[in-house]
Amino acid sequence: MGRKAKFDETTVSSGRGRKAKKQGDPTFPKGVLVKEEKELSHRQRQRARKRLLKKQKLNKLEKTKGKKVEDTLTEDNVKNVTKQLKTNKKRKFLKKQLENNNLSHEDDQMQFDSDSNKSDNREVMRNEQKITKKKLLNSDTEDEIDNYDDIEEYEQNEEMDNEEMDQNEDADSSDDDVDNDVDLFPIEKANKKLKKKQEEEQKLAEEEMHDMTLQQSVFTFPTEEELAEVTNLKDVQQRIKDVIMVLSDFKRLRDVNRSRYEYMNLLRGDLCTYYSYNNFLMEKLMQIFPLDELLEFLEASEVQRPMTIRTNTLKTRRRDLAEALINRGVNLDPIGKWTKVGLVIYSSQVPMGATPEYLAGHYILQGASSFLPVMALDPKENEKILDMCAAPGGKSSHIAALIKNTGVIFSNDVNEERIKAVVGNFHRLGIVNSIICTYDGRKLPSVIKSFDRVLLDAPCTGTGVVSKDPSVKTNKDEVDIQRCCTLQKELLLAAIDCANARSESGGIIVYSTCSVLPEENEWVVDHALKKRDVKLIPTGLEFGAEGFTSYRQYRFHPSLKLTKRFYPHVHNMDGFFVAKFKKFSNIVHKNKEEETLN
Ligand SMILES: C[S@@+](CC[C@H](N)C(=O)[O-])C[C@H]1O[C@@H](n2cnc3c(N)ncnc32)[C@H](O)[C@@H]1O
Repeated sequence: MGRKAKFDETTVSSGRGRKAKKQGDPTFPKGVLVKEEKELSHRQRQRARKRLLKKQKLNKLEKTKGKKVEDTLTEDNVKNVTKQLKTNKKRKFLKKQLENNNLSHEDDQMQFDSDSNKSDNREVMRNEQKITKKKLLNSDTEDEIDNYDDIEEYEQNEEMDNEEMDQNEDADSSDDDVDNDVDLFPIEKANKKLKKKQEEEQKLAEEEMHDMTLQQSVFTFPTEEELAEVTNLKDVQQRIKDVIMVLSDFKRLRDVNRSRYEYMNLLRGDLCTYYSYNNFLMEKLMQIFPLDELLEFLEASEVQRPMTIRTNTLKTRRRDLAEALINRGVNLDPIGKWTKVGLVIYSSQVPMGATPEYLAGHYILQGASSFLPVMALDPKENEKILDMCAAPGGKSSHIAALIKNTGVIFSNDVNEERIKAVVGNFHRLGIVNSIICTYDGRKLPSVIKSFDRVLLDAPCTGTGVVSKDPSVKTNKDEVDIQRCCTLQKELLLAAIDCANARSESGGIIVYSTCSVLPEENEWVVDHALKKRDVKLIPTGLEFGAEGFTSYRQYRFHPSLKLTKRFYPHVHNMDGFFVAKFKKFSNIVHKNKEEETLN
């Protein structure tokens, strides 16, 4: 196991420190303010002049660069600077007083305090300074109010002012450093001391930062023996973070003796261990998602999507249904603006598959992503529609509701067991415009054609619904993908052949899967574009990521970007893919015919 980088930032607790809580408001010794307002000493005025001369020199330099210099060495300016110095001194004094007040209580304790406590105390000091300044604002004379007019601005500028003063003082220090300290007020001395302390702290913080950066770059690649050791999941998780960090800045953070390939292998192994995937599927996912997004996808796939239901508008309205369910103690909300029939169920005191409303067919339990292909199909009343792979009938029943039980729906599924669920659902939901059949979809064009619209919600690997069926993580391999994608290509060509290009209202085919693998999505669609007279058109879905036009070494038709991808980590719904075709010719070209079904 390699050394671990610490990427987490130290959390600094906010709020008052334990000691600070005991402290009352800071007080000011009487007369100090008055003393501060006395005329400056001769020595101080000399220093002010010196600084002004220095500033003038600088200004002159700037002037040569085209900048306007406004300051001139007049008696007025000297007075202004002197006044400014007095104001600054007063500010500094107040600040120092406040700090001293706190420091005197904290002094002993501070030495042993942790960093976070120090930050706490500083925070408290700052807050108390503010409160006190506010108090001062309320009680001070007009003159003083002017001085503290803009406390916020002051706080921001103070650092800069101090720096400027420091620079000036540093410059002065060469000639009068020794008698400077003698000349200083006690508060100025204390202020100097505090500044020194602050500088030391700053230096320490910088060193700490530097150490952390070094630590980050010293993740050492584990040896064979270390890898063979049984590691706990926490260590694996840490190593995943470490390796992703190294890969994100490979040039700088890598071990020069290790290749990117080795790091990727290490990462894949750890991801498989941590999320319980097989190597094959993890490899596929690593090819689809950038590493940071991959983690989000894997995390989201561990979490169940929210339960959603679709109102059966053949029997009720969503508002009425929601009211009835709320009365039964169901906590719900509309899914989103994009659907007028969906409700998300947060909690329920009754099983959602056994309420009187469910049994009466007022709704169906359906994942939000399953609404999308039917919305893309956009069926119209009185049309002839084919749902090629329909069981258990969720999407077929949605189509029936949209066309208000008019026209006709052929709900087909090769699986005779599963088709029984379609019959049951249609009875419950009150669907009366359907013909239920059990053909192999690939053979359907030889049985019936000329549909206005065809939906092919194809059988797939289910890599988009891992949270529903975690077995997908381990039981899919290359052969499964190949088998699926071959079947999908054949079914899609058959679906296109079943559609009527001359339909007045349609000639539309929608292809969908609950897989995120390009092999089952863009690849299949691209294949159909080459084999049939169809083109991709916008799905009409207002959200979703664009389909891929390239994937690894493969290049797809540019119109593939009209297809839509949906992800659990982005859209909080199952992973899904939707493509919408328009068929513009019923001709199956001879050379293309060889590619179709026998
Ligand atoms: C993703 S499910 C369909 C879900 C359905 N559209 C719904 O919304 O309830 C895929 C279906 O395709 C069916 N299927 C698999 N191979 C088929 C084939 N060659 N012809 C027709 N249906 C097939 C499966 O039995 C399965 O029910």
